[in-house]
This record gives sequence, C-alpha cells and structure tokens, in this order.
Amino acid sequence: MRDRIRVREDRVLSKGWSVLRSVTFDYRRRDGDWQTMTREVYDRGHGAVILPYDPVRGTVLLVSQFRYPAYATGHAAPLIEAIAGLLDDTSPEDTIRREAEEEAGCRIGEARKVFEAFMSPGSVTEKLTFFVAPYSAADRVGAGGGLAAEGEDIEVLEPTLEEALAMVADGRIVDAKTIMLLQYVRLNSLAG
Ligand SMILES: Nc1nc2c(ncn2[C@@H]2O[C@H](COP(=O)(O)OP(=O)(O)O[C@H]3O[C@H](CO)[C@@H](O)[C@H](O)[C@@H]3O)[C@@H](O)[C@H]2O)c(=O)[nH]1
Ligand SMILES: [Mg+2]
Repeated sequence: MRDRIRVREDRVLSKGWSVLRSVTFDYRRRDGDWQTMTREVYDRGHGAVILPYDPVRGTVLLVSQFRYPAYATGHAAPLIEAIAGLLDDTSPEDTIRREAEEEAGCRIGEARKVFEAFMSPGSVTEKLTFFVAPYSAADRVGAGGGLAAEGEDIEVLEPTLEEALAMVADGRIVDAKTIMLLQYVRLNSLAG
C-alpha cells in the first residue's frame, strides 16, 4: 500500500490523555484514480488482555468496572470485562501479568498468546494482544481491585464459563474483547 498513500497534512487536533489527529492524504484507488480524503485518528497506545480459566472448576476470572464512554451511550451498569491494560512501554506479556495482579489479585503462570486484533480500525490506532492462561484458586494471591489513586474501583467476578456465555447471550456482557476470549476458551474446550 505504501506507493498508494501520500500524506499531505497531519495535524494534532487535541493532545490530552490521548492524541487526536486529523490526517489528509491522497489514496490511489484500485482502478488507479487518486482521491484525497481526511480521517480523524485517535491514538491512545496499544493494549493487552487476558482471560484466566480454571480447567478443573470450569470458571473464568472477569472484572467489573464503571466505563464512562459506555455510560454516556446509555449503558448504565458497570462493564464486565476480561482483565486488560494499556502497554505503558512494557511488553504485552508483562502488561497482562501486571494487570492480572492489580485488577484481579491473580498470579499468572504460563500465558498463551492467541491472536492480535484492531478493535476499531476506522478511527482508533489501538491493537490489542489477546492471551489466555490456566489458573487455580491457589493463584488468587490478592484482592485485586485496581489502583484507587488512578480512579480504578474494580470488582472481581468468577463465573463458570457457562454462566459467562449466558451473560453474553442476554446482554450483560457487551465488551468485544471479553466476548472474543470467552468464545476462544469455549471453542478450544479449555474450561469444560
Ligand atoms: N486521567 C485520565 N485517566 C484515564 C483516561 N483514560 C483512562 N484513564 C485511566 O488510565 C488507566 C488505564 O487502565 P488500564 O487498566 O491500563 O487500561 P484499561 O482502561 O483497562 O484499558 C483496557 O481496556 C480498554 C477497553 O477495552 C482497551 O481499549 C485497552 O487497550 C485496554 O485493553 C485507568 O486507571 C483509567 O482510569 C483519561 O482520559 N484521563
Ligand atoms: Mg484495565
């Protein structure tokens, strides 16, 4: 694609927690014609996400937390999600270990990377790296809850995989990364 894209202007519209740019570029269509377009691009870095599953008890570890952007669209309940975090200059593997301890008080042993995915590629640069890992009750070494100083107020949930999939079906789980990992664990028969 590189010979089909010429960036004309790259302008920062907003630089706060994240960076919002407006990029104007020429794009050579498949039929050879050039077209100029402008796209807003939201950059908040990359992230990583993990779903710990207990192969013996058939449970998964999830977290529940208030998400203002979801609330603003009318989703009043806290979001039930897989454990996730922004990379903050660390590798995806180190990030999911740190986040599993901080958010869910869970020590992660061997984690398996299962795929990477852009979650909203029309406007958001973020790519998520997805992991699963077996855990047992003995790996729950802390209370979790997240970092209160950063505004995190996280509840740890431990449903069975069946219960979690039922929550996807009835709309109690509406977070894409979480649905993807629950389905991965089901498709690969990892948690019963
Ligand atoms: N001050 C401030 N803090 C923010 C802002 N946005 C996020 N934060 C804080 O930054 C921290 C980010 O926490 P992480 O656990 O590292 O990230 P996350 O919010 O859980 O993000 C994960 O889930 C997202 C949603 O699915 C993913 O987009 C992301 O990649 C990651 O996987 C939280 O304390 C959050 O409150 C902001 O605009 N301003
Ligand atoms: Mg998080």
